[in-house]
Amino acid sequence: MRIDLPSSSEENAILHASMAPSFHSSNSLYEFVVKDGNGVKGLVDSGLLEVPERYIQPSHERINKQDSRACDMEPIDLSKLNGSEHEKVVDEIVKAAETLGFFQVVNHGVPLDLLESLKDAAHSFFNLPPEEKAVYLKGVSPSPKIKYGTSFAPEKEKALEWKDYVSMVYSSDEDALQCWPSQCKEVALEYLKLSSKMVRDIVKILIGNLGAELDDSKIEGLLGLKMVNMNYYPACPNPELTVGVGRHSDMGTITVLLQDGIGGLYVKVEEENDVGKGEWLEIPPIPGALVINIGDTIQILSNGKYKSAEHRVRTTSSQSRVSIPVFTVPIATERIGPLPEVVKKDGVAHYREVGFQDYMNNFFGNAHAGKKSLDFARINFA
Ligand SMILES: O=C(O)CCC(=O)C(=O)O
Ligand SMILES: [Fe+2]
Repeated sequence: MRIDLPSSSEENAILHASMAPSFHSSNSLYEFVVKDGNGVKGLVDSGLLEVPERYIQPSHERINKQDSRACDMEPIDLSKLNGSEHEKVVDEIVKAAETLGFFQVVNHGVPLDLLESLKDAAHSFFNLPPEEKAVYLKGVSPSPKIKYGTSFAPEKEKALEWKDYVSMVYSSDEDALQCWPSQCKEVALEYLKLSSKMVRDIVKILIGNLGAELDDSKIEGLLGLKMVNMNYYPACPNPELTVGVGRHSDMGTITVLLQDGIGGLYVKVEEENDVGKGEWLEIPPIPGALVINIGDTIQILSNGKYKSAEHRVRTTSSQSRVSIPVFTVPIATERIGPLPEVVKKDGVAHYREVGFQDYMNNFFGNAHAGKKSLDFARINFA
């Protein structure tokens, strides 16, 4: 008699199927992933073979890889800001901010080996056992400066995002080194500091181009709050049904983002311009480059001239992806509104002045919904 032994992949599948947790209801899945801090990573590690209902996006939110092309904009060489090509680089930055709201930069002042270490650090953190990450969950974290979580606003979302994250807010070096997780605190702090100069330079260029000049205290106010996030998108069994991050714009001033080589970041071309119209472009990974994107704050300040780009992230079935954004946002007490010089030129204000704390509360109080966050400050003309 011949006995067919299972092949090792069949064995794995059988083993996984027997290990896979059975969630009797959407509530028990929510408890496991969100409340207990197992995250999407915990779900995948438990041997999941297909995505649970709670992660299935409505068809209009799903991302079809075939429908979009890669953005072919050359990365901008920031080192040339210090030489004879200064004006040309300024023009490139301004044009990118006015059209796509996204661009990539090289020679940005962040050493390439630090970029590699950051990606490794992100993997080290998310590879920790769930209970070691769960100590940073909202409500139990030892400090408001550090938060681990999953999705964006799980309690508000019909379909959850296929992403875990850790968010590290900067107040001082001492605080960061004391509170942030040991797997990533040193590299995250170094990255935050080294990227700050480029953020300041870019903001000054954009504001200067509007014919406005801001004093140092106003610049400080607009750049005063910094945080480094690490995003982890586990390999997904059904990438065509899920999103890593849903459509959104970033609320702050400028975001600097490091992505690994896997790809999946898409940006929407809003208006008719020479980059495209209405379509989604993938921002391709470029080794050594950083991605810059304009946040809502700059769109509001510029009275809509600069675009806070709508973007989203696809998931992949083959490998887990990490991305590491530094968000630079105004301090909570800052008031943001269109700059008077721009309103004078435009003859009309498209946004009202709002307190940034209120803007933030509205942003974090709602699920991602494209550029809806801007409606909080938008003046609608009937
Ligand atoms: O993972 C990415 O490439 C983008 C993440 C993102 O948009 C965000 O964290 O706001
Ligand atoms: Fe974003």
